[in-house]
Amino acid sequence: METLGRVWNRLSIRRPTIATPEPVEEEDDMTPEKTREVFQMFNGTPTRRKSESAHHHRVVLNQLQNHPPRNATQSPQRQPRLSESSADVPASAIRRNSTETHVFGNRAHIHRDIVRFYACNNVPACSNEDERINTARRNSLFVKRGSVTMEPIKKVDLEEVYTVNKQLGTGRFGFIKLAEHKQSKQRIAIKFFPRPQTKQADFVREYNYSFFLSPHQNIIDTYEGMFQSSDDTAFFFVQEFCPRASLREAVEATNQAGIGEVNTKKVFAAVLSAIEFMHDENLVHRNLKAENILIFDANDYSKVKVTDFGLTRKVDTTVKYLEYVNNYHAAELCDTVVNEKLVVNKSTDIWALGIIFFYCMKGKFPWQKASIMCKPYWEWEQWLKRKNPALPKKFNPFSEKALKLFKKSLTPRFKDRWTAKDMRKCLAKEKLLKSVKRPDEDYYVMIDTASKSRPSAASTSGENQEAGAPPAERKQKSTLQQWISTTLTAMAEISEQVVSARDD
Ligand SMILES: Nc1ncnc2c1ncn2[C@@H]1O[C@H](COP(=O)(O)OP(=O)(O)OP(=O)(O)O)[C@@H](O)[C@H]1O
Repeated sequence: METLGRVWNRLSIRRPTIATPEPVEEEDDMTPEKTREVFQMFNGTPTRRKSESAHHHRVVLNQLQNHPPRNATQSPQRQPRLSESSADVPASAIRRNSTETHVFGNRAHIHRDIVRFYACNNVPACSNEDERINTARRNSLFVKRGSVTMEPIKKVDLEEVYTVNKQLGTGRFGFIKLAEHKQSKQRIAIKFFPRPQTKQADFVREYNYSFFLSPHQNIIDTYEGMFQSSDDTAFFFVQEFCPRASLREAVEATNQAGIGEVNTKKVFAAVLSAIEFMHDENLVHRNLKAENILIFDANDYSKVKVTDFGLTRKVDTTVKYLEYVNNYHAAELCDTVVNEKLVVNKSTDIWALGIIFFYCMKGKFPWQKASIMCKPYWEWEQWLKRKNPALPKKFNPFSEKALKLFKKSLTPRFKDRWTAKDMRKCLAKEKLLKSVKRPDEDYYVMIDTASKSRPSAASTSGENQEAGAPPAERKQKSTLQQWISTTLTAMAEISEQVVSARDD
């Protein structure tokens, strides 16, 4: 599993430090101050990481001991360097290299592809070659982000540069279209933000986050450059195209069966790696849902990426709550009224991940809305608060460890929620489903034991009479008891609320 540190080391990029911006409110117009804030998000001096110096120490030690540096030789699939052979550079990088005027692949991006190419092939991160690449990378966007001047939004005649094809998806803020870059014949996805509905600050912010996060292998690749259509109808930026489906489509295709434990684990290994990376950078995605997880391969979930950074914000930013409520929203968001101020917190992503986990495993959502007005959620909360000992039936197939994951993600007490790292550890190690039992196995075992050990009592005691009752009858009785107890608790809570409202 890839941790943030390893990702940055693997990419051999000196990690940029993001300066803490003043809180940005979502509603505000693009004032000069706000423009500065957007760009200051990426401000900072690159820092040398501990692990980097550790690597250099290891190299020196190895040399002293007459051993070659570990990661220079350990991989049998080590690829030659660029200087050795350019034939092994990915086709896309060569294609981009062939033109300086490429709209979505200028020099900085070529370098980024090369960095990634090397990173993927375990090439050591301490050569002059890599230093040169790092310099190009750092000189490209991160360093400019310290500037108060705005990166220009270039006007582009869409029809001249791209053949725009079918729509891939729509969202609240815009739409995504499949297109082909005419010159390179490369298929790409263009994310459009219609004007004048879209504020420039929102567009710039989403582009910046998308581009900044791109180097992670489980985050959609966003190509460098902010654009505007020549007829002024939309802003847009360009991303890699996902030829398959979103996780939503993949789960829907299972006809409410879910994608299974093995595939869920693969999806989560990727998604949690991306979210851990974001959280380590103090960024919260805030819009995690199955539609925003893209599956790149047909069957085996080996390439999964997170997309849509339109709502991404820094931790502790104050935002106004503008959202409609969806299945993925945490309890605290469902209780919020429109325009109420909220402080951005990583725990909202953790809740959404708990929901996505359930959705992957069961093929449906645990509830429509995390509010006590929604019975399935209310039942979960009652169980969680130990007000009702009966676990809601839909959670029955899950193992104890999986239940712990739910308890630590779908809890209204957001301070009790796990981190992405805790989730990753649990999902990587633990079995998620109970072992399958024969239907009514318990029933037969109970009768058997009762009749063997206490033959005379079996016919008289109430307990054993119940045990001897047919399963359907027992089930009906326990459902009725459960219903009575939950109704009584609800009535007690409502009357408490009425009394306190009257007192107020
Ligand atoms: N690079 C891509 N390749 C293929 N399909 C994509 C790509 N990016 C997005 N999509 C599809 O388009 C849909 C909408 O994209 P996206 O979530 O980025 O838009 P949005 O306007 O930000 O949506 P939201 O309402 O969630 O904020 C996604 O659910 C996905 O199915």
